[in-house]
Amino acid sequence: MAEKTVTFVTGNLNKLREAQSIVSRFSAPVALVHRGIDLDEIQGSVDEIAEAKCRQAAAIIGGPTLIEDTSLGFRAMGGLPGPYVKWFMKALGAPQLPRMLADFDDKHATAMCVMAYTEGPGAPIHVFKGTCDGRIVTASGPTTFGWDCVFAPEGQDGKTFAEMTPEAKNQISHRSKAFKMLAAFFANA
Ligand SMILES: O=c1nc[nH]c2c1ncn2[C@H]1C[C@H](O)[C@@H](COP(=O)(O)OP(=O)(O)OP(=O)(O)O)O1
Ligand SMILES: [Mg+2]
Repeated sequence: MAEKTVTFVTGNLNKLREAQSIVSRFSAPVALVHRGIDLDEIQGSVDEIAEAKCRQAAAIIGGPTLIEDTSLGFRAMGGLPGPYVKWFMKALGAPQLPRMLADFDDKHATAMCVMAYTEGPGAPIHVFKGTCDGRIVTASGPTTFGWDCVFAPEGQDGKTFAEMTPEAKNQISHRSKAFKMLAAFFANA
């Protein structure tokens, strides 16, 4: 099978690093090329947001294009901030996010990677969603990547993503699950 080259458009180099590592373990021969373009993020459902990013990116790239939009939803807040978590992090800083749930007993949160792929401008957009359930905890570990320091995924003895090795995070993360769906899509295409 010939290697497929896909342009991954993201302004986030931490996402890129994880994506490269996940894809390098694929059995399907996929090569990611990076373009750092800041895409518009509309208000809407997570599908609508990802589809709009993908459409805009594909118009610029003119070939196979991949984007993703990551959300973090708090159950106690009906799924907010969800796709808007980036703006809360910008305003508060990740270590302050737990204060949003200070008055709630329910600390459950769902991380979701909404990936959108198209063969090119005008071609159908395929959406793949990977989720990872966990809890919002007091910040622990390096503050390198987004809200990793306050998200403790289920089944990891309370460790935050930031306290896990990159390999351990990639085993169970929302992002790796979405990439597995993309790999299955390529394998069947
Ligand atoms: O695995 C993750 N672990 C911790 N934090 C994460 C993760 N993945 C995204 N994040 C952060 C980055 C941004 O503050 C927000 C998602 O927003 P999101 O629009 O998807 O990311 P972004 O604007 O940084 O990059 P992009 O150019 O791909 O849109 O959550
Ligand atoms: Mg973004």
